[in-house]
Amino acid sequence: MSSSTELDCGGSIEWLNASQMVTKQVKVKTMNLQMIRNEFREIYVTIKSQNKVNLKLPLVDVNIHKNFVVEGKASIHFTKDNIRVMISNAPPSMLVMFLKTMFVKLTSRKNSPKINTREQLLSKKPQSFEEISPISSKDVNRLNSQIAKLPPAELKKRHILQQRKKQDTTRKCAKSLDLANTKLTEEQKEVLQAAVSGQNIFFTGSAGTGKSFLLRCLLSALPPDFTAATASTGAAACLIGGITLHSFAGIGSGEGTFERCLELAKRPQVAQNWRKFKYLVIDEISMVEKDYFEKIEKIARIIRNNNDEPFGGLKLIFCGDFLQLPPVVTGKSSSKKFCFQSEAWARCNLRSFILQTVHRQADPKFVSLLNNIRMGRVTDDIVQTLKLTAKNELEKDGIIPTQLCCRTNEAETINNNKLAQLTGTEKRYDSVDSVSDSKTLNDQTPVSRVLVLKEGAQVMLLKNINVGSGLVNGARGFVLKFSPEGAPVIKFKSGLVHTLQPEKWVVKCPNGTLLTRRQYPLKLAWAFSIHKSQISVCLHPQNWTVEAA
Ligand SMILES: Nc1ncnc2c1ncn2[C@@H]1O[C@H](COP(=O)(O)OP(=O)(O)OP(=O)(O)O)[C@@H](O)[C@H]1O
Ligand SMILES: [Mg+2]
Repeated sequence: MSSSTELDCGGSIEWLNASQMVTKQVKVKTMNLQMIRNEFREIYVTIKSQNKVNLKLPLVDVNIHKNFVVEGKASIHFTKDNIRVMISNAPPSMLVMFLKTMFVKLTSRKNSPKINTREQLLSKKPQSFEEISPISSKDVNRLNSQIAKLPPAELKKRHILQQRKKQDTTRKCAKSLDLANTKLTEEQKEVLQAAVSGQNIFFTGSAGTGKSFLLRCLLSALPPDFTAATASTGAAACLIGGITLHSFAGIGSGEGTFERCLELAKRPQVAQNWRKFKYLVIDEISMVEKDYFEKIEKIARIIRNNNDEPFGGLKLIFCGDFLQLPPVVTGKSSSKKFCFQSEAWARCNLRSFILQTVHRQADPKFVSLLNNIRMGRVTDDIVQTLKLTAKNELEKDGIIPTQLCCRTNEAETINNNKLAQLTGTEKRYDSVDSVSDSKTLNDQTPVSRVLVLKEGAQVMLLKNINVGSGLVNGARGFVLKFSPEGAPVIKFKSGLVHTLQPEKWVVKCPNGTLLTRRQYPLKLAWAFSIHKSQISVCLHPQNWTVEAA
C-alpha cells in the first residue's frame, strides 16, 4: 500500500503552452507519483510510468482540482513547468492523503529559508534525493502558526468559506472522504490490510461491529475503476455507492439452466464487466443464495478464462453476518441454502475475520443480551430482562413504535390502513426521475415513485440531512402540517420541527450510466419489513423503538 507521500493511479500528463493549450499528452494506465526532497530540502514530485514517463517536477506552485476526489480523480497543475497531471483511478482515501500531504509540505516549505542558486552551486553537500517524511507535528505547527499570522478579516473569510465547503461536501458525498481520517480499530485495520494486500477475505461480526463502516473505508482504499462494489440488495448497494450483485453478474435471477446463464453472461457488456475488474466486493453476502453463488463463481472462471483460481482470479472481499438475514425465499423455491454451504465457497479459500467490538451500543448488558440472542441462546435471565421492557412507555410525543413485519406487503397494508384512518386531506408527491418506469430506481432507492402523506402520518427520514441536529437516516416523526409551498413539515421525535426539501438519489447501472430520482426523503413508518428496516436504519438504530410484529 502506498504511503501518504506516494500514490499509484492511472491518468494522463499534459504539457501546456503559454496560452494554456495542450501541446502534448501522454495517457497511462498506471503511474506512480512520489514526493521527494533534495539535499537543500527542496521538494519534488516524481512521476513514473514504465517506459512512457519519467519526470521530476519541483513542488513550488501548484493548482489542485479535487472536486472529484471521491471518485479517485484530481488534477495537479505544476505552474512553473506548465505541466498538468490528470489523476484517475486512485484509491480515494490515498488520493486525499497524498493531496493533503502535498498541501501541508508546500505550505510549510514556503515559510522555510530559501537557498539561492548561487549558494546551491557553491555548496559542498553531496547531491541526494530522499523520500519525504509523512506529515509531522512540526509541519502542522508551522501551518498553524502561519494561519495565526493571517489578519482577522482574512481568517473570518477563510472560516466562512471552509464552513460552506464543509456543508457542500457533506451533502454531495456522504460516502465521506473523512474516512481517510477516521480511526479504525486494530481488528478493523487487520481486515483492511489483508484486503488491500490482495487476499481473499470474508469478514463478519454481530450487528454494530462496524462491518459496513469498514467496507466503506475499504472501498476508498481500492482503485475505483478496478473494483466492483456490489451488494445482495439494492438498498445495501446504494449505501456503499455500488450496484446489486444481480445487475453486475448479468444472469438475471440465475434460476435458468447453467448454459442459459452463461449465454446471458457472455453478452458483450456483461462479459466486459466480468473481465475488467480486479476486486469483487459483496456486501450483505448472507442474502446470496447457494446455487446462484455457485453459478457466478463458475461463470467468472469461464469468462475470465482462468479456471485455476476461484472467480477466475478476482480478489474477493465478502462481508455480512450469516446470523442475520438469510437468502430471500420466493414462492418457487422454498429450500434455499446459504452460499457458504457451497463447494464454490470452500474453493474461494477465504481468510475469515470476526469483528468483536460493538460500536453501536454502549451498554455492555444490552450488547451481551443481543449477542446471546444472535446465537440462539435465550436464557431465563434474558427472557426476564426483555419482559421487563413491556412496562416501557411505547408512545412518545405522538410517535408509536414501528412494527416490524416479515413481508413487505404486510407492512404496506398496515401503513395504508393507518393512513386511511387519518381524516386530513391527502397530499401526493411524484418523484422526478431521469428515466420513466425504472425498475432499477424502484429497487435501489429507498424512496418510492409516489409518496402519499396526510397530516399526522408517521414517517421516517431516509437521508442524513444534518447529522449534528439529529436529522439522520432513520429518524422518525410525524407530518405536522404542509408548508404554504406544499412541502411536508415534520415534527421529529427529538422535538425538532423541519420542513423537508426533495433530495436526489443517484444509482449506478452496470454499464456505468447514472440514473437519478428526486423525491422527498420520507417513508410511512407505522410498519416496516425486517429487510427494509435492516438496511434503511442500520446507520442510526438509536432512533428506533421497535415492536415485533
Ligand atoms: N472504528 C470506528 N470508530 C467509530 N465508529 C465506528 C467504528 N466502527 C464502526 N463505527 C460506528 O458504529 C456504528 C455501527 O457500524 P456499522 O453500521 O458499520 O455496523 P454493522 O456491523 O454493519 O452492523 P449491521 O450488522 O447491523 O449492518 C456506526 O454508527 C459506525 O459509524
Ligand atoms: Mg451493516
